[in-house]
Amino acid sequence: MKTPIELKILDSRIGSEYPLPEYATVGSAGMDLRAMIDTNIIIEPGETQLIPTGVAIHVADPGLAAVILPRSGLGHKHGIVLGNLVGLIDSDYQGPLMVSCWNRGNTPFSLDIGERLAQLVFVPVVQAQFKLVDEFNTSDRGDGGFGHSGTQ
Ligand SMILES: O=c1ccn([C@H]2C[C@H](O)[C@@H](COP(=O)(O)OP(=O)(O)OP(=O)(O)O)O2)c(=O)[nH]1
Ligand SMILES: [Mg+2]
Repeated sequence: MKTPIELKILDSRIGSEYPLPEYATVGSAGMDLRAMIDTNIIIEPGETQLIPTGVAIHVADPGLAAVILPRSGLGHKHGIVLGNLVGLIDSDYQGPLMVSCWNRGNTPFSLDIGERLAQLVFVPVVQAQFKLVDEFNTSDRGDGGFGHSGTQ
């Protein structure tokens, strides 16, 4: 049973020339987002461009969020990842879904109109409320961190 999420089409090419974001297979975790740009563009090595996806979503439920993640093929083969590493879409955000597209590679990348450049994953969220304490109940780890347990 899929969770209904409100979506607004901001670019009329979505839903006509290009499909709405969709799961490619029954087991897909992410829906690919498309570059709804006016012309094909080149993203130079080291450059970051904010790319519209042509849609807005309203997650609405504070117990959910969406994250924008890179596509592994683009990231691994072409160095096309996200300028913010991961995009977090708040449940109360209603603006256009944008992808910060970073060419961390060494060669110019041609981004074509309608190209699938990142993916959208819905995730559960727990909102915490801090409870102030003077001391924690001691755990096995204590304050050890940042590699203190070694690598083997
Ligand atoms: O890759 C992204 C990341 C964020 N957003 C939108 C949705 C998100 O809810 C909003 C704010 O993102 P975030 O909280 O990560 O950015 P901020 O720099 O803290 O901005 P703000 O002060 O608006 O919260 O921007 C995107 O469209 N794409
Ligand atoms: Mg914020």
